[in-house]
This record gives sequence, C-alpha cells and structure tokens, in this order.
Amino acid sequence: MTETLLQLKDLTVKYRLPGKGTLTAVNEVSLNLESSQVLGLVGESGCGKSTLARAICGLEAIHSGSILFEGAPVRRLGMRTRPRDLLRIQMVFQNPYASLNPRRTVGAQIADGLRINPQSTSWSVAGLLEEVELSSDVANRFPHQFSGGQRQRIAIARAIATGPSLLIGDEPIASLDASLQAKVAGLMRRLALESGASMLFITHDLAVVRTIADEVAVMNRGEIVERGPVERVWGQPENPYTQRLLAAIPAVDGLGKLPGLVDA
Ligand SMILES: Nc1ncnc2c1ncn2[C@@H]1O[C@H](COP(=O)(O)OP(=O)(O)OP(=O)(O)O)[C@@H](O)[C@H]1O
Repeated sequence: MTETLLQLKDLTVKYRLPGKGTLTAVNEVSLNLESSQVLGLVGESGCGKSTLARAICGLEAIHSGSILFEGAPVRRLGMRTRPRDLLRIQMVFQNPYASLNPRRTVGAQIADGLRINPQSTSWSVAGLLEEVELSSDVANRFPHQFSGGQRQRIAIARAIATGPSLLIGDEPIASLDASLQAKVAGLMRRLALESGASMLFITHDLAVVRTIADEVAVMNRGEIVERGPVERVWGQPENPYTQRLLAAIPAVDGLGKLPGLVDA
C-alpha cells in the first residue's frame, strides 16, 4: 500500500524585492508525493522549481499554505534546528560542490553520512562508492581531484548514506556532459528506490524525465499546470503549456524518447 510521504497544500512562496514589491515564485501549489515514487518536476527556467524544492527542505519561508513531510509540518531551518531534523530530506544540486565539503576526503564525507543515518544500514563507504562506479581506493581523495560527473556521483553516494526518505535532485544533471546525464539520473532513481526513498527530480530535460520518473508535474509561472503518469502526460498532454513544452523536445525516436536510458 502506498503512503503519502509529502503533501503540499496551497503552498505559496514569495520573495521580497528591493523596494516595496514582492514576487510570487510559487503560487498555491498542491502536490502529493507517495512513498517509493519518483516524481519529475519540469518547467522552464524561472518558473519556481528550485524555490519549491527549497521550501520543501525548509530553506524558504512559506507565505501561505502548508508542507507536511512524514505527517509533520516542515519548519523553516534556522539557528535552533536540530541536526536530526535535517536528515530525512537530502538534496543533490546542479553543482556537486554545493553538497560536498572541499576540505574532507570523499570517504570521510560518506562515512559521516552513514554515521547520522537513523536506520541500521547495510551500506558501507566502499559499497556506496562501488554503487556509483568508483573504486574504494578513491576514498582518501578530495572532491577537487574528481571530474564533474564523478563528483556528482560522490554527492549522490553521500546523500544516500544518510538514509533519506526523500531525495531531491535540483537540476543534478544540468552541468554534466550529455553522455553522462541519463546515466546519473538513472543512478539516482535506482539508489533512491533501493534504499526505500522517494525522489523529486527537477530538470528541464524532459527526455530524461520520461525515462526515470513514474509521474511528472509540469510547472509554469509558479503553478503546477498538469500532473500525471509519465506515459499519459506524454501521450495526451491536457494543458496547452505542457503541449508546447513537449512539442519543443527534439524527437530522437519519433516520440521524444531516448532509448535505453535508465540503465545507470
Ligand atoms: N532569492 C530570491 N530573491 C528574489 N527573487 C528570487 C530569488 N530566488 C529566485 N527568485 C525568482 O523567483 C522566480 C523563481 O525562481 P526559481 O529559481 O525557483 O526558478 P527555477 O524554475 O528553479 O529556475 P531555473 O530552472 O533557472 O533554476 C524567478 O523569477 C527568480 O528570479
């Protein structure tokens, strides 16, 4: 039986602009994410995807509406946040340096993650490195000694080590070579599901979303304009904005789908 992991209800997030005005970046969004589900969130640059993700993590103040995560309201992180309040949602960013400490070895960072994992876990540093296709003898190296793609895989391993129940990828493949994008996206899906987590995968790459997500939500100007199973949205997009977005994907196999992408 599926359970609701995350529930957004009429969520509105605004930014104060210099001077008097405000900008509504997320406008009355209602959205559910079930356990063990991969939801793709797509939309053009500036439509509010990152703001939504940051609000879910407690990094943005909520103007109105609510966010329930594992049944409890998400509070904005601040000085009084306890470390254990941070554990269950992990974010992987476009720039892997944003989630890695440049002064600690990758092995130490993955070990830190395992230490704060609230569940007993069968993962080990070597096992996680192997999962992301790096040999265990790289554990003593520092993040700057890796390529962008390798760093992103280390950031994913570190995130999984902490035992999240929600993994959020905020454009995690945008800075990678095209040849690596699908592989890293597929890896995130596999590791999230294998460790019992759900995933919110934010991207403007619709072809990749189609291969890794169960459902897709389409965002335009701060609002979710359409949400549904990937095949339904691709086959019969209901919203005119979704139709335009899908029409703009370069066709690879005639359907805008890149074949065989999920195998990480
Ligand atoms: N700290 C901020 N202060 C003021 N406005 C902001 C701030 N952060 C984002 N915005 C504005 O909020 C809107 C939504 O931005 P957001 O980064 O959430 O969009 P996005 O869909 O993630 O874009 P991208 O795909 O380019 O990352 C944009 O108009 C952006 O300029």
